Amino acid sequence: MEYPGNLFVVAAPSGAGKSSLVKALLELDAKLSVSISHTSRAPRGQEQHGREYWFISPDEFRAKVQRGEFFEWAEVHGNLYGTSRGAIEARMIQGEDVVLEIDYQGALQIKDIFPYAVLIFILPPSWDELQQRLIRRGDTQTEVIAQRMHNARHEVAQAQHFDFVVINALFETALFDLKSIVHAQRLKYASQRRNRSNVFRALDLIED
Ligand SMILES: Nc1nc2c(ncn2[C@@H]2O[C@H](COP(=O)(O)OP(=O)(O)O)[C@@H](O)[C@H]2O)c(=O)[nH]1
Ligand SMILES: Nc1ncnc2c1ncn2[C@@H]1O[C@H](COP(=O)(O)OP(=O)(O)O)[C@@H](O)[C@H]1O
Repeated sequence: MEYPGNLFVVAAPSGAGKSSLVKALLELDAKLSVSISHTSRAPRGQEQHGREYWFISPDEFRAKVQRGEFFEWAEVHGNLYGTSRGAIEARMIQGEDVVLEIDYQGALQIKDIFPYAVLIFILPPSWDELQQRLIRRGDTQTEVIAQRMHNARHEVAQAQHFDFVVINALFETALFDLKSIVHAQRLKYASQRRNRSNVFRALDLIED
């Protein structure tokens, strides 16, 4: 399946900094918009329904899965998360560039559906820094932090399946790397489309 807009997928272990980086990237790039996922987990801290997530019950989530409403969905840290068709299809058809902030399971599902999607994995600089960021963030309970740190080891091993890996040590450097990847993909995709239309023009000329 192919749409005119670019599709960027950002995945990372919890606490690596993907939400902060995507938020900063969106503030710098008016052509990018972010997909709002559905989740069965409860809101954290100041999170609002319809801003960070569409917060729904596990039963509602499973009913949506049954109705085929998700492009992708996964169980992550014991909660359900998914990208609905409604969240991104219209914008991609209009040629908007969309960013998905999802886990590695969802990223691989998206790549299967949209091979041109650009998968970007955000790595923390160290396990200790990852744990410190989760603690400093302050909205995740101690036992949940232990679960996420445990899951992080398997998640980091999935980085090998991604198109790009960005180490989020210094925030500004990681943000620059993200911007560069988005810019390079736009240039590549635009030239690929131009090249395709040039080939069709050449074929027209041959038939004249
Ligand atoms: N597959 C999938 N994963 C998602 C989606 N939305 C969020 N996630 C992932 O679920 C995990 C937990 O997200 P969250 O509960 O917001 O915690 P955080 O990682 O600490 O910010 C993260 O890896 C997210 O990338 C989604 O729509 N689909
Ligand atoms: N490069 C960085 N250096 C230090 N702290 C960071 C950096 N990037 C993000 N953080 C902080 O780490 C915490 C986790 O970041 P967040 O974006 O919520 O991660 P994720 O969305 O991957 O769970 C937040 O408090 C954020 O401000």
